[in-house]
Amino acid sequence: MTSALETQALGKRYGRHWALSGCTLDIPAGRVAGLVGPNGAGKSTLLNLAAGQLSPTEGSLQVLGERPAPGSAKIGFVAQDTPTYGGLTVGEHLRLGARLNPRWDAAAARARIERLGLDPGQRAGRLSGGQRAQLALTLGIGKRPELLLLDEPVAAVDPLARREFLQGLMEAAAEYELSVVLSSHLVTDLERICDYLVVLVDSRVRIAGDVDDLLATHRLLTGPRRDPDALPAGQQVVSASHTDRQSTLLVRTGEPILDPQWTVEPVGLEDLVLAYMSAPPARPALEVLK
Ligand SMILES: Nc1ncnc2c1ncn2[C@@H]1O[C@H](COP(=O)(O)OP(=O)(O)OP(=O)(O)O)[C@@H](O)[C@H]1O
Repeated sequence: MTSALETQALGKRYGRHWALSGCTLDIPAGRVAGLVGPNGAGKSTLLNLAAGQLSPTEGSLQVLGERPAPGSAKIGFVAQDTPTYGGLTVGEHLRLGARLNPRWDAAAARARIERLGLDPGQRAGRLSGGQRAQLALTLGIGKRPELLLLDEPVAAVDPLARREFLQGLMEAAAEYELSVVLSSHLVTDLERICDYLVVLVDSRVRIAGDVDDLLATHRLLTGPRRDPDALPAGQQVVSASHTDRQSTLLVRTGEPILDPQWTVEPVGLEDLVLAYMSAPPARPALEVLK
């Protein structure tokens, strides 16, 4: 099956600063992938490269099996801050969408605007943040892309508007069999909608994989204080914290934990993301899960 986004040693440098480096990923098509990481990690850079808005400094990427080109009909891109034209009305945005996109689905876009209760005569500049995000999503979906890229589309909207936005996104993904790559700081949102996860930190991929596989191969161990380096081979310590008498380790392993001294618990997605975000970059074997 064609990948939605495949990168090999992809890097982007601004001057002397690498915004993204050594990025090797393979996000399968048909997934809703979450891209998470702290400010400045390189999320927007990766999405802009995937949308064909930026060119790589090194390495290569393919989107839906092709080199991405700006304006590709197969790719919808909702850039950061859900850009709309403040002076244009909702209806004018839809007409612009029809003019610019060969596969524009006018009926679906109109129906979505009606369902949302947006007034076609209202200027986008007068819409609330949530409504503007919904308009930008409608433009992204109306294009009928195969891959929809969204850069922190709901960062500035309230929890209810966020839920409605994500609901709309999930419905569109299911109805049109869309692949989605969405960046967000809100892990609880990603947990609700994503089945694939990429954690980016300091311009590098820390971990990527199917959410179910990630959760199945990570465990939280609590027990008597222990040197993390003394764990059996095959148990990779992602993060560790200690009190005088107790150690708490988040480990990655494909094997059951047999040591009776450990209390073993499953890991939630938020704990997993936070562990990888705070793990020192030098830790070995942080890579893409096959
Ligand atoms: N046009 C640019 N010129 C110079 N440096 C840039 C440019 N765009 C991004 N950068 C730098 O590249 C790095 C990655 O930026 P990027 O916007 O991709 O991160 P991000 O993960 O999307 O951050 P945020 O969560 O804050 O949006 C940052 O250090 C940023 O300052």
